[in-house]
Order: sequence, then structure tokens, then C-alpha cells
Amino acid sequence: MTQIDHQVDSMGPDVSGSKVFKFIAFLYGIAAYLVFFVTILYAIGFVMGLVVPKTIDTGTDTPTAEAVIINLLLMALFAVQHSVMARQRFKAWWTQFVPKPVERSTYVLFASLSLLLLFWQWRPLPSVVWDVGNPDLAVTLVTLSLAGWVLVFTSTYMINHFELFGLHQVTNNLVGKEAAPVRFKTPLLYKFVRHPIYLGFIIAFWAAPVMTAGHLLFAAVTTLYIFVGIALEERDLVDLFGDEYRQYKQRVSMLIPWRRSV
Ligand SMILES: C[S@@+](CC[C@H](N)C(=O)[O-])C[C@H]1O[C@@H](n2cnc3c(N)ncnc32)[C@H](O)[C@@H]1O
Repeated sequence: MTQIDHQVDSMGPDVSGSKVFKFIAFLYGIAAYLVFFVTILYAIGFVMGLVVPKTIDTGTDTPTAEAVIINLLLMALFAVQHSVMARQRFKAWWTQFVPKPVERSTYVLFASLSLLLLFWQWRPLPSVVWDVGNPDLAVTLVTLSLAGWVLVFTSTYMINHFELFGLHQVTNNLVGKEAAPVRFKTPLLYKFVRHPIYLGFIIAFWAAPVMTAGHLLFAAVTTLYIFVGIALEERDLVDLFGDEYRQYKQRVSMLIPWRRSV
């Protein structure tokens, strides 16, 4: 059995369960998706300082050093959960305990919960790093940030929104359909950059008319994490798709559309 066969096999749906299990798994998948959806909507408000009760710049007053440590720990928790649980080896191990059809939904649920914990416990660092006085420039930056979020959402649909967030897997399991193996795709924006979702996050986090120290810490650490995440993800993608992905890396740049490659 090749490595790829093994990975696909270990990720395939378990269509052998009872009807009741399949239905419960389906409901669980929907619940996990709803938690994710609320979390990502909250994230927009949290980062942009809009609508939600607790934003990146509000919360318990905390001495600076303590606030930095707490915030770094919260981001580290998310990074470790999000990266470790996404690796093929981890998936092969924990699908011995977690049924395969709900593996992705469980990953999505854990990622959402660790983000909600971050939003809840985040400590503000209110000193202002920049404050764009010009109203036109301020509006441009808010628009750019919203465009970043739109880029995140639209790119998930290009790659396969419902598979990315586990709904596809629980639906296939419910109707007893074998999931097709993961395919390499380069639709639309993926022809210009290899990681449009991550590019969207970077734009959304940095385009702020008022940048506080807390927001800057969040943007800097998440950007750093995105680069680590890209390295790990691309290692898996090369393992899965081999030369096809290697050639894609040579042809298409990582994040900046007009650069040939990096
Ligand atoms: C959160 S998505 C991020 C996708 C991409 N890095 C981006 O920023 O748009 C991560 C999942 O997408 C998958 N993926 C990334 N690029 C892909 C491609 N070109 N074709 C198929 N799957 C891809 C990875 O294997 C991983 O499961």
C-alpha cells in the first residue's frame, strides 16, 4: 500500500455504522458547522471592533507583561490545536478513537472552541501604534479589511467549503456514499496565489485605521503562524500530490499575486 493510498484509506468515511449513528453523526456535523459559523462571524467583529460585546481592544484591564503572556498563550493554544490536529499522522492516530466521518467536524469544533476561548480571555493592550487621521484613508482601510474577510469566505467555496468544514463528510456518511479522494485543485484565485484564504486573513488583520498594541500583537503573531502553517500544509500537499504540487509551487507564488513564486 502506498503512502497516499494509506492516507486516503485512513481518511475515508466509515459507511458501516448503523442508521442511528449516521444520523447522530450528521447532527453533530451540523452543530459543529454552526459553532464554526458563529465563531468566524464573531472573529470579524472581534478584530474590526464592530458590533460584538468583546473586541480585541476591550476586556479586563491587565498589566502589560501579564496581558502579553496571556494573549501569547491563547494564540499558542490555538496554533498547537489547529496545526497538530491537521496533520495526517495525527488523523491516522485519533481516528482509532474518533469515528472517521466526524473527524473533520471534531477538528472544526475544537478549532472554534479554542478561538472562542481566545476572544473571551483576550486582554486589551490599548496603547495606540497608529491612528489614521485622514477619513478617506480610514474608510479605505476598513473596506480593505472587509475585502480580506470576503477573500477568506469566497476562497473556501473555491476549494470546497463544505468539505473543509466537515459537512460533506457527515452527509456522505448519512447517505452511504463513499467520499471521493481529496483532489488537487487550482480554481480561480488559486491560479494567482497558492493560499488565498491565508492572504485574506493577513489583509483582514493588518488593514486597521486604528492599530493598538494588542491588535498589532494579534496581527504579528497570527501572520507568523500562517507562515508556519503554510510550511506544514505544503509538506503534506507535496506528500499527497507529489510532482503536481511541486510544479504548482514553481508556477504560482505563495501569497503575493504578482511575484512568480516563493
Ligand atoms: C484552511 S484550507 C487553506 C487552503 C489554502 N492554504 C489557502 O490559504 O487558501 C486548508 C486545507 O486546504 C487543502 N488545500 C490547500 N491547497 C489545496 C489545493 N490547491 N487543492 C486541494 N486542497 C488544498 C489542504 O490540504 C488543507 O486540508
